[in-house]
Amino acid sequence: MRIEQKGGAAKMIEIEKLQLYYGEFQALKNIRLSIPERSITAFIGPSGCGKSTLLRTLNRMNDSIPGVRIEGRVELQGKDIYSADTEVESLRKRVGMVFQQPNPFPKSIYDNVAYGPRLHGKLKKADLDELVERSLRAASLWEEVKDNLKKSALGLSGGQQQRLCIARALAVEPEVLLMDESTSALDPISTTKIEELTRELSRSYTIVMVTHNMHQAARISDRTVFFLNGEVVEAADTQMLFSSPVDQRTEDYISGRFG
Ligand SMILES: Nc1ncnc2c1ncn2[C@@H]1O[C@H](COP(=O)(O)OP(=O)(O)OP(=O)(O)O)[C@@H](O)[C@H]1O
Repeated sequence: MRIEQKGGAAKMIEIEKLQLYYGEFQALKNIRLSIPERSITAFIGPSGCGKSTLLRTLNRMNDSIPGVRIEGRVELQGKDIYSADTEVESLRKRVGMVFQQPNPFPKSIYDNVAYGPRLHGKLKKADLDELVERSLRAASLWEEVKDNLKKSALGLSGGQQQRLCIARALAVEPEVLLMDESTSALDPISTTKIEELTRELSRSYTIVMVTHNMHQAARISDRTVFFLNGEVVEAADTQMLFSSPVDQRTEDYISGRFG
């Protein structure tokens, strides 16, 4: 097993001896992994290997699933997010998430982006206006929607809706953005836009993405983690992992022999 750390990059997330059980079934086995800040880390591997489960542990989205048991540590900037004094709501403010299907609220474009800040008590109209614009600009959507902010978000195309969901996530000013197959429901042009946007965002945010598409991981991520049967087989700089994998199972997977 190769677990290489990018030289010098500060760690944002540190996972130590993580085990996750759904009832009797162990879905994650002894995961040890560092995620560097301001970069893109991609999780790849065949269906059912635990990618989404691990992603969800990073903002405690598994907490609400009955029968889930977790052992080990997940540290965000050195603090265990599973400790008793962690407030899940403030954790989720720091670690935002974008899902596979764009899921805007049935509200206006403006209200979608303002939703999180309002929830967290930012209510002054001028501040909100500024934050909504900044978030939409950061999500590369502002120019397309600036004259229609009061219109329903449901009238946007799928790709625009996904960028709106990214703007909504950015509006609460997170440090980490989790992306679970966030382009798999989109057409190729929208996918390219989101990939370019993700690269741009990785200059300011730590991004962890799950993808079924290993070409996407190779194209845009800085680091890639290959999973199999709930274990990390290999984690390395993306270029290294795809050009000279150390583990035979990684080589078999990236050369399309299974999965
Ligand atoms: N809520 C749940 N209850 C019980 N088992 C679950 C639950 N969610 C996932 N699992 C099981 O845990 C394992 C890992 O699932 P997970 O969704 O994390 O894999 P994945 O690698 O993201 O798969 P995919 O690429 O198909 O989305 C699978 O065997 C799955 O059946």
